Amino acid sequence: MSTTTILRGARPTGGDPVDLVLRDGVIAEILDEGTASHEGAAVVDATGLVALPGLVDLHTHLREPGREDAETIASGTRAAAAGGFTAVHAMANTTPVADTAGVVEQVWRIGRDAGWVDVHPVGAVSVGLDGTQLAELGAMADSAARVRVFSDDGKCVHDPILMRRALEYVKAFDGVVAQHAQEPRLTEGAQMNEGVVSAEIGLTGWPAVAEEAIIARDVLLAEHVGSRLHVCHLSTAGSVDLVRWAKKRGVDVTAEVTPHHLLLTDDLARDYDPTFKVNPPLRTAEDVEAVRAGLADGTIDIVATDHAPHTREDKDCEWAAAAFGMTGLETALSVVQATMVDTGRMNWADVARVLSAAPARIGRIDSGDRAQGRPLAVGEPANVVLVDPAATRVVDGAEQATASTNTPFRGRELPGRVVATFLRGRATVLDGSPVEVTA
Ligand SMILES: NC(=O)N[C@@H](CC(=O)O)C(=O)O
Ligand SMILES: [Zn+2]
Ligand SMILES: [Zn+2]
Repeated sequence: MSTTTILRGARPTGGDPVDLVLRDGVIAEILDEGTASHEGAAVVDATGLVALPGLVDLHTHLREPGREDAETIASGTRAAAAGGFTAVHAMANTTPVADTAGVVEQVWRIGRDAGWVDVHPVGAVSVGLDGTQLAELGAMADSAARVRVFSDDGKCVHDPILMRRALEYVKAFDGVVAQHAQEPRLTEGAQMNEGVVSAEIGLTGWPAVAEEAIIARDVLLAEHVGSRLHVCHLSTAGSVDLVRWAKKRGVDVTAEVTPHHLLLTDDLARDYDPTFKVNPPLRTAEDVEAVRAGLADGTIDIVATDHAPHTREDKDCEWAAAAFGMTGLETALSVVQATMVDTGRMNWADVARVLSAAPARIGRIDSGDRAQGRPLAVGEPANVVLVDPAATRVVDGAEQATASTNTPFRGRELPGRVVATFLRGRATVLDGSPVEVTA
């Protein structure tokens, strides 16, 4: 079997077309367009396609162990590859919770054996996500899974002393605490964004201040202990202001926004369709504008999917009873193109930064022989995604690779299509379809 693949005429991060030669897992050569030729090489016609470094998601829910009816590590990572990803961070809110070296090693191993993307487990901050007792962060960091990102995502680490201890503890191994910023007392019974729409349709509101109060507290705590803080799925204009302020002050804080918060607003709740029920909730048009501006100016470091698959039983019910969350792996790149590239706010090099280099850096997976988020340069790992920016498609939840169908983009026309994905030179997606792994 050939280990050489030529991506003919690809445009690295949107630049001039070249031939990218992938050999033995690395980018072996970058040659003038049409000049690469190797006996027995597989040639992919990449004319007109943009080549980006393989995408890295800092925030994915794979549901295994425990809720394999919604997603498995295999189905979720296959969806990730289809979306152009070569690495994902798997959130800890599984059953059992990923709060021990044993569970994170299990997730890491199943991910490796599935072979679609590199799976980096996130470790829980507290035992059982119960917010009281610190989990064995050191043992998870030292395990085969080499955990560097810790989060109780789904729940907020609301106890300030627990948050302080976690921030202090992760310094020992250059880890980061990724906070789901939600003041629990201000969001009891909350169903959607608190505002004009919630008042009109009579659903209990989740006020912006519940997110902002925790972010304000946490950036001050991170500054106090000199540690690294990451803010998950930031969603309000006020949160952008706070992170901008903290960065200016020199606090070591990074922040993510989801594709759905870049595109959708709380108006979508008017029909009580629980597809649009998510935590944090969809906000207002002013918030959408603020997160786009924050992403464009670097206040928000990355886009992370918060891919949150749920079964039909958990979503096809009345709004109040439905689970929070929406899928996102297979639409993320298209939504970023629609909201940031096609609007002229970012170029493809910026996309490579917010969807690959920066998340890899935050997760500390940007070095070593399995390095992710590296530039498309000779000698770097051949993690590459080919995108057709001129293509458009109407999203159809049923035909996606994820095991769940709760996409909020169903029926929407989105630009861009992932044509191929390569993980260390091996095609995981070709002609837009996942390539089944053969052992
Ligand atoms: N985003 C969501 O609405 N749900 C997530 C949890 C989370 O990210 O907070 C889930 O696990 O379903
Ligand atoms: Zn969350
Ligand atoms: Zn999440």
